Amino acid sequence: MYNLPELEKSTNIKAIAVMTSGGDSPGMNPAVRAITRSALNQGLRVFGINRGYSGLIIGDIFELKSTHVTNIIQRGGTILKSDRCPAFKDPVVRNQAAEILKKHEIDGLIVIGGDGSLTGAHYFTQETGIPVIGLPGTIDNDIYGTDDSIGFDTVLNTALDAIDRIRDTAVSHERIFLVEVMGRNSGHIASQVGIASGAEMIIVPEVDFKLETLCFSLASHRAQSKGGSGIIVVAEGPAPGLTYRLAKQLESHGEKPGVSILGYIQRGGRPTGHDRVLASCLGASAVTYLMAGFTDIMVGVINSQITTTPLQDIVEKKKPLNPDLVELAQLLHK
Ligand SMILES: Nc1ncnc2c1ncn2[C@@H]1O[C@H](COP(=O)(O)OP(=O)(O)O)[C@@H](O)[C@H]1O
Ligand SMILES: O=P(O)(O)OC[C@H]1O[C@](O)(COP(=O)(O)O)[C@@H](O)[C@@H]1O
Ligand SMILES: [Mg+2]
Repeated sequence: MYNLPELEKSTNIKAIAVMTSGGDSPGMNPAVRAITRSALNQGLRVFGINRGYSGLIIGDIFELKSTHVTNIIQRGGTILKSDRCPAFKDPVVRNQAAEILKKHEIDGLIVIGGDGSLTGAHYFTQETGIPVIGLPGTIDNDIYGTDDSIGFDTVLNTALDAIDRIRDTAVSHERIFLVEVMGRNSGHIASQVGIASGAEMIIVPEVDFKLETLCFSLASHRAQSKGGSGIIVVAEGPAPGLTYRLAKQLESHGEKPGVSILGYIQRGGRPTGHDRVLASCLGASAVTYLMAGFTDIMVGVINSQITTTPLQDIVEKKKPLNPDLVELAQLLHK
């Protein structure tokens, strides 16, 4: 499984801070726990920043002790709270944030968040020289440089649980259901949930989709006496609600699909064992890299190995979706 980095301490870092930013994801708490305990074990002081960059820019910072992270490994959400903070896109505000960290004598920062949060982290360390390590914390799993993100496994299982239930109704009523899952402009959740739920079709922003193809596929599904039921997993795209429009279009072709938008139920809940292990390993590794003098990187996982990726790559590159997964779902239904 994961190889933890073995690196010598080569900095004079005495105090670090940790924050969670962007959409919360199950596993953020185990990551905060691992960072806190690893740092304390190495004699560092650790500070928690509340509400991501929103808390940083107003100095909402407190010292984390071991007891703060007791009994949080199994809890969804984040004890540090999270937020989206448009003001952090302003370099002047980022400079003020650096002064706040200096005032608290904090020498390094670990940011747990999605692609947006890690973009902010990159600009922050570039402009201020304060060492920053990022961890991929998002249900979307859309971050370049890592196969996996903290929360992705949990969202897959939560969405699957819901879809299995929807399928009971779909089969009983011989109906087609469109099920919309999260994933801002990305189909990583949809493609894996689609495979695992045995979906008849998966619709994601990365793969061109034609309404006629969907109608044809539904008609041939029925003609092959496979029954009138089916699940079509739809990625939300830029914003939730796309699926209602799709259902309307299908109605004009004589279909009567049910629609279920899974929404926020996907983002909460206790992290799976996989996400707890991932978060613990990444959290401990982030402290090791910070102490060894690394900065402006994300610690992630590629081929089950802990890896580092420059934050600049995360800003500039889009994580590709494996289109084979979308095709495979279709293939398994023929
Ligand atoms: N281009 C950017 N420059 C600076 N900060 C950014 C940038 N993009 C995002 N951020 C910061 O990261 C926060 C979270 O980003 P967002 O995209 O909403 O979520 P996530 O990090 O989960 O992808 C934003 O509210 C903002 O504070
Ligand atoms: O909670 P909000 O602000 O409505 O955002 C919804 C978005 O957050 C997510 O749940 C998680 O995305 P991030 O991890 O990038 O924040 C997306 O799947 C969804 O599009
Ligand atoms: Mg994001």
